[in-house]
Amino acid sequence: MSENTDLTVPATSEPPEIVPAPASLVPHLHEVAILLDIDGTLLDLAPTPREVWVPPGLAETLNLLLQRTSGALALVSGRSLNDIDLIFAPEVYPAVGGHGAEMRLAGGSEADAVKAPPLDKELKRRLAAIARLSPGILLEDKGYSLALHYRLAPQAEKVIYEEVSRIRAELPGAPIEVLPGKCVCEIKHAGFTKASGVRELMRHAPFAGRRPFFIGDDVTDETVFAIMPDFAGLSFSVGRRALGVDGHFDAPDDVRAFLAQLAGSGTNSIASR
Ligand SMILES: O=P(O)(O)OC[C@H]1O[C@H](O[C@H]2O[C@H](CO)[C@@H](O)[C@H](O)[C@H]2O)[C@H](O)[C@@H](O)[C@@H]1O
Repeated sequence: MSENTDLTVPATSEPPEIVPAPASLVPHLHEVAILLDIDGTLLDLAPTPREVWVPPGLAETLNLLLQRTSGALALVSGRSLNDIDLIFAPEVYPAVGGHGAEMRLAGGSEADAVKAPPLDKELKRRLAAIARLSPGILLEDKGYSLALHYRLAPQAEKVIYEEVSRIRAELPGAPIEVLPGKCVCEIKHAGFTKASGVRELMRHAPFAGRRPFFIGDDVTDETVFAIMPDFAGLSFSVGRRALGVDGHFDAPDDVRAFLAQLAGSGTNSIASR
């Protein structure tokens, strides 16, 4: 990609090999909103959800970017806000959690919106029984959704999806949907996605009126890639070259280095280095 100080870099079907240096990407931090997926983007993937690790320096980078964007940085995750806070403790960041089920506009405040009621108890009980079909299947209960993780039991993928389909077929009118992720099958209420969460976030200060750039790695992040043009924003995929994105990172390590460079630009304007 050539040097470009305009955020509206045209989307191409072939994402560029490298992400432009921050200075050529973002003209002014006070004009942008930085939206970041967590697992597989900010953090390296781990064998189980509890084993993720926040590397040294990342919180400092995020705090600097928060400061320099006047608070317009948010984590956009499939994890619940509660889980996000435990991972990044003692830091508390603005966030869209639970694939759009929850939203918090400012760190340190309560959730500003919770879109989803708890998943029906009996349904959860039936879905949870799937874990008994193979050792290594892990359950993650987010209240409004239930995730069945099979990273430690990859052979169980087929049976998990078959069983989930069977249970769903018995509940034809239930307002639920199945969300596939990385070695995870999540059953959640229909009607909200990461994209709906980001749209809601972008309606409020300090995000409203800014140009977002979003970095994400998973299938669930594609809903956000798709809406970035609506905000004259940019999207970047991690680990794979997603179609329609403006750039690509090989691994979370590269995302962290990019953000550290952005945070360390030393001025509020990073148009020139
Ligand atoms: O939207 P994200 O922030 O990327 O969250 C997506 C899911 O992340 C977690 O699961 C994934 O990461 C785990 C730790 O690396 C890994 O063990 C698992 O296989 C991945 O699916 C989290 O547990 C889920 O709730 C999130 O939806």
